[in-house]
Amino acid sequence: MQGIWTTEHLRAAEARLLAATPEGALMQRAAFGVAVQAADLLAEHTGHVVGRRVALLVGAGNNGGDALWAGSFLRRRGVAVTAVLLNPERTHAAGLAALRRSGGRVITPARASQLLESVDLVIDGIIGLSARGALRGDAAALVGHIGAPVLAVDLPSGVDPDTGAVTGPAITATRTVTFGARKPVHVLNPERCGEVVLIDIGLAPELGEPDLRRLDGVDIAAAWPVPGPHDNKYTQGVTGVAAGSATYPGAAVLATGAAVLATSGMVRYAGPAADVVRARWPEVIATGSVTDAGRVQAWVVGPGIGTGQEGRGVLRQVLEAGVPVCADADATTLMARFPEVLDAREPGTPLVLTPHAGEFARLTGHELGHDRVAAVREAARKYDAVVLLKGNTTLVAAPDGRVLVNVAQGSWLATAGSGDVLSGLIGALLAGGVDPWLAAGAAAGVHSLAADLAARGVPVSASGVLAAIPDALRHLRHPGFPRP
Ligand SMILES: NC(=O)C1=CN([C@@H]2O[C@H](COP(=O)(O)OP(=O)(O)OC[C@H]3O[C@@H](n4cnc5c(N)ncnc54)[C@H](O)[C@@H]3O)[C@@H](O)[C@H]2O)[C@@H](O)CC1
Ligand SMILES: [K+]
Repeated sequence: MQGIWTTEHLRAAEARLLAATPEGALMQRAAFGVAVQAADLLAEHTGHVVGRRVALLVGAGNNGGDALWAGSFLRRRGVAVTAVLLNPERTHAAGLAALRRSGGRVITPARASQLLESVDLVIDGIIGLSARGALRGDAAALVGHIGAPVLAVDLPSGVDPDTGAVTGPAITATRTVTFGARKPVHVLNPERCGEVVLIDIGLAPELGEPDLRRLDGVDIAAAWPVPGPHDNKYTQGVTGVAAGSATYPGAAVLATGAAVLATSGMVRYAGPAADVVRARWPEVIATGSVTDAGRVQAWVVGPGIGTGQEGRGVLRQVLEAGVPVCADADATTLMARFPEVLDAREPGTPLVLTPHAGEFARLTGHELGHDRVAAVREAARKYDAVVLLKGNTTLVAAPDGRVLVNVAQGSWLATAGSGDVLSGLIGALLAGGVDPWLAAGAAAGVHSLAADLAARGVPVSASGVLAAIPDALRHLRHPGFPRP
């Protein structure tokens, strides 16, 4: 599991490390890492390092200091380096002296636009961990002149370190070099960060519990239920799916199919699409209603059940069953419209809600805002439920405040029916007895991997994602988790 720490926690950890390290040593480690990555980008984009031209955008603090020291290291490799000082009175003195000693040039922002249009690489040392808000002044004006790949120091300047929000001019990086620990911006706004490279500066022993976590392939594989020699179809957990309608049976077919492919436990379907489901998935025990369905160890409810009285009745019945529930799509809307339906839930019974941004706003009564992590954490606490907020970066919050992040490689999951597949996966894991927070996070990981495998660079339907679930699980159960 990868940890991600907010600036507040990093500052405290860095202060402890700084106190135990010779002055300037941490910056040198960080800057050396920046220089190595800069040389790598130059070689990748231009074929050479010697004789190439690099511009440093240097702000008022240590982020600018990192860039200046990195510039001095690049000079030793024969790179022509020019620093643009955005706040000359507050430039990092030792870094500037090092750059000058190495033969680097220094110019004012007024003369920088032409330089930025002609160099081979720009190093963004404008702001780092102390960033507040979008870029201002000269920095804001110069962003539009950048024509080369950008290597961001610690994070792309102008993007909020803790929320990833962009509220005005900001850098878009080709690659970001960060130090000691990943910060929220790196997972909450991957488009702005580009590829993220983590440099070890010795911070690990100082870091406490992470604020956000990301599951590795091995974590997902370890969480996924595997039958043992004494298991039978019942012992692995029976998943119930209450989804779809006679007019719209698709949601039922997709959610049920995902549950069928996720684990080797049994799947029951309850609802008006029983005939269609049976025809597509002969291994499913399909009945017309939740009352007739028989015992299950978890329910998936919502996709395609409608938002009227009938759907409300189904949701109530499922919540009353006293087993873990994954409530998706129409179930979320029903909870927003008829909050009293939640009274049917036995306190303490696991509940997983899976809203997208619109459903989240309906459910909570307010728009998401810039701080998605805070919003999803608050909703999880309020509903005493695991809340999975869908998006290119999917967040999964537990009622106790733990948050998992799943970053999709592509955006192919933005297609009709893909949410139904996700809810089926979560339901199967809940039935298999997996912790609900981990179940939602692991399901999100397999879902996005299945989409990448199925898409391979071209659009894919939800049925295609569904069909790629076995492939995704196969990938995960092999060491190394090779990505498509
Ligand atoms: N503390 C440590 O242990 C280490 C810190 N390092 C570097 O130090 C950075 C943090 O440095 P600092 O705390 O000095 O601060 P920054 O360099 O992040 O910011 C400098 C100054 O920029 C100004 N600023 C804030 N928002 C702005 C905006 N929107 N537009 C323009 N200016 C703005 C503020 O006055 C702030 O003090 C890290 O990101 C990293 O790059 C590294 O050298 C590694 C070690
Ligand atoms: K930066």
